[in-house]
Amino acid sequence: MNTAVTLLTEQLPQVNEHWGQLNRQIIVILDFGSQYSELIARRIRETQVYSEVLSYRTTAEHLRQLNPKGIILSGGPSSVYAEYAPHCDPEIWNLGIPILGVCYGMQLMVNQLGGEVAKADRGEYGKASLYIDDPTDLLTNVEDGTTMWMSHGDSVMKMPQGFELLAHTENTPCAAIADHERKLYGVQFHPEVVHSVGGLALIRNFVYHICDCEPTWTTAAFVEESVREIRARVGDKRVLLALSGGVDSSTLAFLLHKAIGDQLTCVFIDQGFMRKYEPERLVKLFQEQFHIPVEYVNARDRFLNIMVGVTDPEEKRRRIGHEFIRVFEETSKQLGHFDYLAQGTLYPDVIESADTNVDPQTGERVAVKIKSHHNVGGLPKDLRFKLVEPLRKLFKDEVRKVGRSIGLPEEIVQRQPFPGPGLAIRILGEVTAERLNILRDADLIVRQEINQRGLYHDVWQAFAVLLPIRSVGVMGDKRTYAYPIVLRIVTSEDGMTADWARIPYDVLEVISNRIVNEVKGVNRVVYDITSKPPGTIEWE
Ligand SMILES: Nc1ncnc2c1ncn2[C@@H]1O[C@H](COP(=O)(O)OP(=O)(O)OP(=O)(O)O)[C@@H](O)[C@H]1O
Ligand SMILES: O=c1[nH]c(=O)c2[nH+]cn([C@@H]3O[C@H](COP(=O)(O)O)[C@@H](O)[C@H]3O)c2[nH]1
Ligand SMILES: NC(=O)CC[C@H](N)C(=O)O
Ligand SMILES: [Mg+2]
Repeated sequence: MNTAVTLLTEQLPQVNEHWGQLNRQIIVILDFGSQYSELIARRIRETQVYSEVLSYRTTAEHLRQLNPKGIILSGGPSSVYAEYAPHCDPEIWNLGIPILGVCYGMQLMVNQLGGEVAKADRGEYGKASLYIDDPTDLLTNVEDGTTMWMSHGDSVMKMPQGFELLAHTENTPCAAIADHERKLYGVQFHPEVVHSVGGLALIRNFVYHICDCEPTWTTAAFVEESVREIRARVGDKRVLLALSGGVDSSTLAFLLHKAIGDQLTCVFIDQGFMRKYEPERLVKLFQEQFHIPVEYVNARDRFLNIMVGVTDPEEKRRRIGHEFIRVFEETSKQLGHFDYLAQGTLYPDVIESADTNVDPQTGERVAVKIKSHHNVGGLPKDLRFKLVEPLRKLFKDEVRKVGRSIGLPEEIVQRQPFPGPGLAIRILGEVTAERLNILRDADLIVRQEINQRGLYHDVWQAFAVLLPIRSVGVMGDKRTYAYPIVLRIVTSEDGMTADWARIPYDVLEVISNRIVNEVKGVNRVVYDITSKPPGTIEWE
């Protein structure tokens, strides 16, 4: 069993400092490296209670100060009895705060409180039927025999003193356990994954009946609190907003406009890697329809210049991230003094850009960075602005709800994401003006066809990628030797995982025909049928 622990949470911003003042109810999740830790937080937030993921190293003292209504211990890849297994501060059992251990979290609870965990004869991976021994409390409204999702090789062999059995499965005698008096609960399965029928009911029981929470985390509450926080933070200072016209920064523009009105200045940087007609459209929309002035900065040449000879994807992202900031700095000087830079950074941008993780076995830092999103990992070290990023804890679908609630038109709310580095990370190898023009034309065809067939809202993203290689073709009896275009069309809930979209063949056919016939320099079109993982959505 792999004992390396993912410590993404140590890279993440720590709990909001204004918490205490806001008096917000919260459920804290301590992360032991599960792929699902964030999913747990999300599910809790779906029940309208705020939740955040913290490192498993968070001390009991720190938790006491945060005063959460409940604590959830996530799953994780380690075995509790292994030498370097991650443990939580044993004092947390004495805090008097309800705790739910999920999988590794439950095994840890059992291990630390004097029970026994060992390798099971048979692990369980995937669906299992849950038979309920005590239908009250945690398992209220969870049907006997319901399906829960399992993923474990270890099992609880003996419960600690004071614990009772709540449920079992065919292979796992202790699938759910509780010490009712101390409000300590453990489940071997994963209630947070969609395949666990009744998982959300269980989570609601924990949140509402056991932790006694109230539904305070609503979109309206988020907007209200953010507005208050932004005002408290910014005071009478001016804020420069990096506006791309995408869902995140447009939502942020509306939020900041509501919070600080004229202290806000929006700046759109045309880095030359935008899609065809997009820059003009954005500026017009904001100025004419929303009456929010936008400063348009034409920085095409300088961005193209810094791409000369660069082929490494991370180097491209780094350069683009830096150049964005330099342009903001210069623009800021021209427009007067600004202390703050606001960006529409979301949680997935932060997680995927997280720099390093620690392997507890060796104490070595293990890189897990997937890619540096330009607005996080691509930022220069000597950043002169203070950042304002109120959406930093949210997922895309949560941002869409916020946007909608503050009047952002559906046309923008539903927009497909477009990465800040734009077409530069969709041209593999060196980015040149010629390649940009080819990709822009191919991309326009993809968008037109997907739009016309009413598929735009069925997919998460649909776009073209240009490969820097050439293949042989034949057109009009003549040999061609030109670039291939990759079609990338995916479905996804939040961009963290994705699947390739099952687009009808006739649509693919039209797109392919049009691109090869209409875009000079392309003689072949291929369809990417890789999910994420193992692929990522973008090619770089
Ligand atoms: N061309 C640009 N000019 C100014 N700021 C930008 C530009 N591109 C990106 N940004 C900044 O970087 C942030 C992250 O970009 P990202 O693409 O993730 O978000 P978005 O463009 O707002 O929304 P979406 O994900 O829907 O495209 C943006 O919210 C914005 O603050
Ligand atoms: O603003 C951004 N700056 C970036 O550097 C960046 N990289 C990826 N993306 C978008 O994030 C989502 C996940 O993409 P990946 O599967 O390629 O990591 C997809 O929606 C991508 O389009 C970015 N957005
Ligand atoms: N998903 C988990 O938390 C797994 C816990 C532990 N590694 C096991 O295999 O039982
Ligand atoms: Mg964008």
